[in-house]
Amino acid sequence: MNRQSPGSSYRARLYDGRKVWVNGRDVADVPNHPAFKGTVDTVASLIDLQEQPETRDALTFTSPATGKRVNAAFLVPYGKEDILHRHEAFRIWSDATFGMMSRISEYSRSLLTGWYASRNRLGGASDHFADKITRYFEQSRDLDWMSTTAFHDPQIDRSKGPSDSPDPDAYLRIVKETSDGIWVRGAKMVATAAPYVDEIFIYPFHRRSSEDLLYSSMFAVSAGAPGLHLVCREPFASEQPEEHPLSSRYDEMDAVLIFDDVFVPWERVFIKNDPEAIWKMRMDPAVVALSQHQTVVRLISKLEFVTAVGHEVATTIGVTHHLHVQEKLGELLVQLSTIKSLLAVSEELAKPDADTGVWLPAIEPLTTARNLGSRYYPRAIGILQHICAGGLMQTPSTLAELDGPLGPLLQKYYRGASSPAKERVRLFKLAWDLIASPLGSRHELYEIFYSGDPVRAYAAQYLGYDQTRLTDPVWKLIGQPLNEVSAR
Ligand SMILES: Cc1cc2nc3c(=O)[nH]c(=O)nc-3n(C[C@H](O)[C@H](O)[C@H](O)COP(=O)(O)OP(=O)(O)OC[C@H]3O[C@@H](n4cnc5c(N)ncnc54)[C@H](O)[C@@H]3O)c2cc1C
Repeated sequence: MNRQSPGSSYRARLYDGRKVWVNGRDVADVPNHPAFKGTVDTVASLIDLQEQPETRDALTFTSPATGKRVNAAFLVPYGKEDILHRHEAFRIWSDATFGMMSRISEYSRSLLTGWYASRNRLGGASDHFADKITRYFEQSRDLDWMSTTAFHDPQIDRSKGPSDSPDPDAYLRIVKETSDGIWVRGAKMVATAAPYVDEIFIYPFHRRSSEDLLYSSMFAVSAGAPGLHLVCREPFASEQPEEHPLSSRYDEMDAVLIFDDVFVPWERVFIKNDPEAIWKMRMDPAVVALSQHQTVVRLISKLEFVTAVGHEVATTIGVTHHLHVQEKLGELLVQLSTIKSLLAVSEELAKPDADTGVWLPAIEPLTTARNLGSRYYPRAIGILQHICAGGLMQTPSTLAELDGPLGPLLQKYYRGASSPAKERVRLFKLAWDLIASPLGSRHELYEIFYSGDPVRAYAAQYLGYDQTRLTDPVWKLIGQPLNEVSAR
């Protein structure tokens, strides 16, 4: 009997009765719907790489429970080599999608691995966090569950918190408890990839006060849970890979989740009504280090891609001799090199967590890289716009026109400095998809916001820094007699 490939069994799992809403309709066949087909095909092919001889060892490790190979995002690092193994696995999937698929589960799997690694110091007073997370982690790992996150409240009125909102259902909360579990009502945003994952992790991202106790729980919900509606934004997916090489393959989709009274069994309720336990979990070093490590590896793939496109465009239209174009391409390389260096430093400075013995990459360089990414990416896209300029408009509506009635004229006027028209047009269609298509614009927004509000992220880096490292020498100088020199 033929065994299903892991990518095929992933596809089969998407027929679980999930309520995916697109253009006002409930999509029953997610893998074959035009809004999702290209992306599901991409995800399935990434999953299949786990079994291919060239990539299998890098992408997987042996599950201690089953003896089977499982995804390396679930590898708990007990040495630097494990951190590098995780890095290589992230790199392979990120490079395969040019960093354009940011929620192919390694991020949420890394969060889960962090919760598992720190299970004995996390959780509320009576939630049995360690036992529940252990079982959930092992299931996710051994069944290869794909997952995503939905942390934020719908953007209704940010001047009010949950407890002073006039509508108690505007924020996600528990409305009923039974001996089997909880019933939740409310909404969460933005869940990238929700239509085609198995599982979604839910908890509040920002610190809640004790007044918001009832809005402070952490649980996992299946994407197909009855009562859960996955309401998609307008699809950006294209069915024309030649015209839209990125939108046809990598539209991750973003959804708002509406919980119209959804049942969650106790087994999946990791923290209940406990804002401080949630915050401790959010700030846990293993959770932060392992998840940010993945995001920085992915960012490198994407910046490499942008740099490559910038270089190819500049060469194709013969502008690389201009000093300012060289300076802009140089800036892209400076970005890339900075992020790569920060990642390397974080791995070089990796050490075991004092409580758990789990090895973690250093957090400060990762946080710095992630914060830089929210400013680097929009700047990188701006640089591409400046280099491409009006050439982005010098593309016929379809590639086929190059062979149509106007073919000879288009071949003449749409060619590059030393490349034929077909090559130049293909490259500029790719650049358009990256820079300015709906997918491209969404990516710019994503890089600014995916990891939280950048304003608060920068402020948090400032507030979390031990300022005395900087200020002590300054005060020493002020209090020091003239001409006296001391080591810092
Ligand atoms: C494309 C995309 C994909 C995403 N995917 C995911 C995902 O998969 N999972 C997930 O959980 N989240 C996801 N997010 C959500 C993302 O984490 C949030 O967008 C981000 O944290 C900002 O929150 P917000 O959108 O609610 O903005 P808001 O918090 O509403 O902010 C709006 C504006 O008000 C300002 N502001 C609001 N409150 C404050 C405050 N207290 N202090 C200072 N300034 C304030 C902000 O600076 C900003 O300028 C995604 C977002 C995008 C854009």
